[in-house]
This record gives sequence, C-alpha cells and structure tokens, in this order.
Amino acid sequence: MPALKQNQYGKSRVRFLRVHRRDHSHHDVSELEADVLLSGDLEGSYLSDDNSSIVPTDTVKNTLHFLAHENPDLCRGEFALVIGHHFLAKYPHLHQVKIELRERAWSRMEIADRLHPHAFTHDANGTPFTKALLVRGGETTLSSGIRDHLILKTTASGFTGYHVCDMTTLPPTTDRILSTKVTAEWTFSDLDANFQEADAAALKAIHRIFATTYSPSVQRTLYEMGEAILHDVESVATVQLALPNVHFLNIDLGKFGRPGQNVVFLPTDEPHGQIEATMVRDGFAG
Ligand SMILES: O=c1[nH]c(=O)c2[nH]c(=O)[nH]c2[nH]1
Repeated sequence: MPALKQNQYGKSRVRFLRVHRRDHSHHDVSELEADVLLSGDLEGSYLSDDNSSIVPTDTVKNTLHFLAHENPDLCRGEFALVIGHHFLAKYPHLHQVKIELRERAWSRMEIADRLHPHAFTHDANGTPFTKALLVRGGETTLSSGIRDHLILKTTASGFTGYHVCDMTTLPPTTDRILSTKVTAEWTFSDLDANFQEADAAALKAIHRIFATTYSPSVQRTLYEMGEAILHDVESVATVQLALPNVHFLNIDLGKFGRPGQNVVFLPTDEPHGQIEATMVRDGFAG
C-alpha cells in the first residue's frame, strides 16, 4: 500500500458579494471568490471507506456564506483570519487551514463630483487577493497582493549595456515604451496591521516608482518597487514581484515617408520577458 504523503481538500471558487449597509442608502460592497483547503487527521478518508473525518466541501461553502453574512464589514485580510480561526476552533481534527480570497474590485461612481453612496463601477485592472495559512499551535501567515495589474509609460525607460554575444540582435535604447502586468504579493509581519491601508500604500509605491523614476531595466525597476513597498509599509516583511516585459514594438513606417517614427506601436502578448524577484526586510527570514 503506498504511503499517503500529503493531503488537503476543500472548496474552491466560492463566490459571494457582501453588502455592508452603513445606513439605508450608504453601502460598501466586497465581492469575493474564496478557496479554502483543509488538512488534519483525514488519512482515514483516503486509506479506507471511513468518511467520518470529512467535513463536506458543501459545508465549507455554506460556512463561507454564513461567515460572510456575519462579517459584512471586514476587509479581506481580517475576513481571511476569521475564516481560518473558525475552522480550527470548530473542528479539532483539522490542523491547518489555507485560504485564498480574490476580490472583484468595485469602486464608487463619481456623480456630479461626488462619490455615489451605492452605485459602483468594476475596477477591472487586476485581481487583488489575500492568502492566509493558519496552523494549529503554529504561526499564522498572511499576505496580500494583486495579479495582472496592467501599467504603461511612454518614456523614461531604456535598456543599454547588456551582455552582447553572437546571438544578440537587440539594439540598445534610452527611450522606449515600458509596460508590465504587475503581479505582487506582500507578506505581513504584523497581523494587527490595517491591511486595507497597507494594500493601498503598497500599490501606490509600485505606481510611484514606475511613474517617477527612469527605468534602466525592468530588473532595476522591480527592485526599486519592492524597496519602496518595504520603506512605505512598515507591517510588510517580504515582497514578491513578477513583472512581464510587455513589448510594444515600433512599427516601421519608413516606406510611407515616416522613418524612425515614435508614435505608432504594435502591442504584443508573446513572447514577453519575465522578471521575478523576492525581497526581504533586513532582520526577517525569507
Ligand atoms: O528591462 C529589460 N530587461 C531584460 O532582461 C531585457 N531583455 C530584453 O530583450 N529586453 C529587456 N529589457
């Protein structure tokens, strides 16, 4: 009989919208998609036909809906911790709960220069997420971030001085379009932090570095983004960044009397460069 090395189970893609009604017309919304994976004394369900340890995944889904109802005002980070603590407290045979919450971001409509109290527009640039891992008797880890946040600038980016060999065809440039689809994840060292403020500050730091510094390479810009997040957001200990280099290629209009034009570019998806790194605050283990 093969050894059961590792196992986990749960419910994925549980979707719900929470409406926090501050008063009859002023509402906040949070639309989430949740994955919850459970581990613990569950071997019996794999090694025999004994299902008594299985909290059905349907129950997991119902629990998420119920906890959403009871906690309409918690931000993603706080809500992830509530979910994790609930499962560990209620089911003593579970040892670990892994949670991911992905948000469909809704921002308030601006009507007559005022933010509307209950009308929203989908803020579709990327998917904000939170991950939590709660281990019975162990440490809780919590991280937040954003996937596929697309940004672009039209100058203040170049790429020169790179390694040249017989396979090199790339011309150096000191003025290029720089675009990337940021995936970033930051891990909290302080579980009492204001996660919402921290998330907003981290995204602001990414934007500030992108917009206000000359980029000599995606690698350098990535490092400066991570450095800025760690500088600006005290509650964060590590930052992981993945920046695809989304190329916009200069279209040759020489035949039409517009040689070396710098106006019309071809957007491309593939192939793309892929630059990734993890940065750790001094004094913290990676
Ligand atoms: O910023 C860049 N980093 C690279 O590693 C690279 N490679 C490449 O072809 N163009 C670029 N640009």
